[in-house]
Amino acid sequence: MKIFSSHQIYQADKSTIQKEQITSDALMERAATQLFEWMHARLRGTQVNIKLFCGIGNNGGDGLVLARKLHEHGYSIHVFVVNYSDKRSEDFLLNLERLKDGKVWPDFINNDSGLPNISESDIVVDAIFGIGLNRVPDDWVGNLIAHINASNAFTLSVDVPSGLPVDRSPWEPSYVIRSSYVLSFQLPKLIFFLPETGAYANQWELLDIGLDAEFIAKTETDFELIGRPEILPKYRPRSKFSHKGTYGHAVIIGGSYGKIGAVQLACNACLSVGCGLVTAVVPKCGYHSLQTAVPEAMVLTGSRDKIISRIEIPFSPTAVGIGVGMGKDEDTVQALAVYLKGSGAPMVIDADALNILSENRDLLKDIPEMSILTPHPKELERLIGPWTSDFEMLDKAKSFADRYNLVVVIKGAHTITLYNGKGYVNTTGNPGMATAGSGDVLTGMVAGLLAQGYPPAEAAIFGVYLHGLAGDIGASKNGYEALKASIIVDNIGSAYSELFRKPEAEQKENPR
Ligand SMILES: NC(=O)C1=CN([C@@H]2O[C@H](COP(=O)(O)OP(=O)(O)OC[C@H]3O[C@@H](n4cnc5c(N)ncnc54)[C@H](OP(=O)(O)O)[C@@H]3O)[C@@H](O)[C@H]2O)[C@H](O)CC1
Ligand SMILES: [K+]
Repeated sequence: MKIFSSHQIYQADKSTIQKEQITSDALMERAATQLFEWMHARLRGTQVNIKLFCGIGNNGGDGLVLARKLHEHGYSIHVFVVNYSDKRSEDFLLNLERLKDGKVWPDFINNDSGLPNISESDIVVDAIFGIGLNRVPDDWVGNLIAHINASNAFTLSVDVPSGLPVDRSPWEPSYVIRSSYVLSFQLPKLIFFLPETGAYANQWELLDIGLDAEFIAKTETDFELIGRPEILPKYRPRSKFSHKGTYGHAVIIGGSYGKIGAVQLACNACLSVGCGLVTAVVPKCGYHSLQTAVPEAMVLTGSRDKIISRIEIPFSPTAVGIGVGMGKDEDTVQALAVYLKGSGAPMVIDADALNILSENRDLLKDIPEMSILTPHPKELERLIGPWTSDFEMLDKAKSFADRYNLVVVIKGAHTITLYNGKGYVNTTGNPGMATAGSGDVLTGMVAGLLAQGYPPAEAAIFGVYLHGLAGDIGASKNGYEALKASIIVDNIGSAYSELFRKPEAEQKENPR
């Protein structure tokens, strides 16, 4: 699903109005009807106090329409107009009149009004600012927002949490509504997925307001949300007349004394994702444990016992995953430097290999093009330097990826894969996956997909999704706390099955 910028949402609005030959207030009515139906389906007439805080733009207009409908259905409402500007939108004014026609008289809050009473048992509707926010709210508006937050009332935000801009980080975090639930129109907003801003919109849902589907389909966006519909077409089915050679020979390079388990996890993940053959390249100390723990894998060792000091592979691997548990010994740095220079094929680079690159920046130019780097935020910071906001982080990471022609996978609650100027935001995964070895599993999976012929960006996007799905299935059986990296590996097969599971209704109609 595409993630639009605010500018693109306004364009979609315009296009819908033109194509359907409707007025903008009809679109507002449609949007607010969806809001009303959502609330009505849950409240079913419950007599709770609903306090609606409406700005003077179209977000406020949505709030006014919602207020009218709630009133018409007998709900107990109190409307406050947050009067932060004289430039009221036409549709706001129109709906203010309609509300008054229905004998609802809003209270106007200005910069010298006191703060209204809000009880914890009230429901607050937050329609102060929408996607039109373009500067820091005035202090009195910010204080009202902080007051709403402090009330602990259930706060339902219309479109976005008020005070949260959609295309940048907030100017003043305390002037942003902390929504209990966001009902956002039609398209997801990037702010829902970034660590800095996602907390304001912990729970959200999209309401389909029938924006021009053709316009949405043809518009190119900087970000895309990756769910099952985006993943399924990327899957490469296995053919009946195939053999293990068809699915590639991956090499996992890594490990050091005490960190051989990382290679074991990566090898198991690589095999479980469907790779034909896997060879591990480890220091001598890893030989026996790997041969025992992963009998399906072959093992090559160098001359040193505890570290990798030379990488010599007597065949051409189809894909390489490098860095897990590898350490940063000087000899290992040298081995990596030589190996990068000699290898032209894209590889998956993780963990200590990333740290070595950050500390030896002259090696960056030797990374084979289209390689996949999988940093967590700390590793990313070492690579691209610090940032002051998530948006700056994304810009810097994109420039880095473009400069070296790489795929950069920024690991997090919503892992974002950057490639060719675009970001792909993952939707699977859970907090239980923040556990030792989870990253090693991802490295093995992506290398395994690369080995099977998935193009690098697809291997990354598909691998990240499947890794999260395996983690979700693992968590559903074990809970978050007990989820270990090896459980993620154990559930890769179930994750594949889940991808192709028919929804129950469909199964009944067509059991086969
Ligand atoms: N397609 C859809 O998704 C639809 C969305 N709808 C709703 O419309 C809003 C967007 O409405 P808009 O009127 O463009 O913007 P806002 O309501 O968010 O803001 C109103 C104006 O406030 C001004 N502004 C911005 N920042 C500040 C500030 N810090 N302090 C004071 N005033 C501010 C700004 O105007 P300026 O000219 O002063 O810059 C805004 O325009 C969307 O979120 C949905 O809720 C439609 O109802 C249906 C279709
Ligand atoms: K809002």
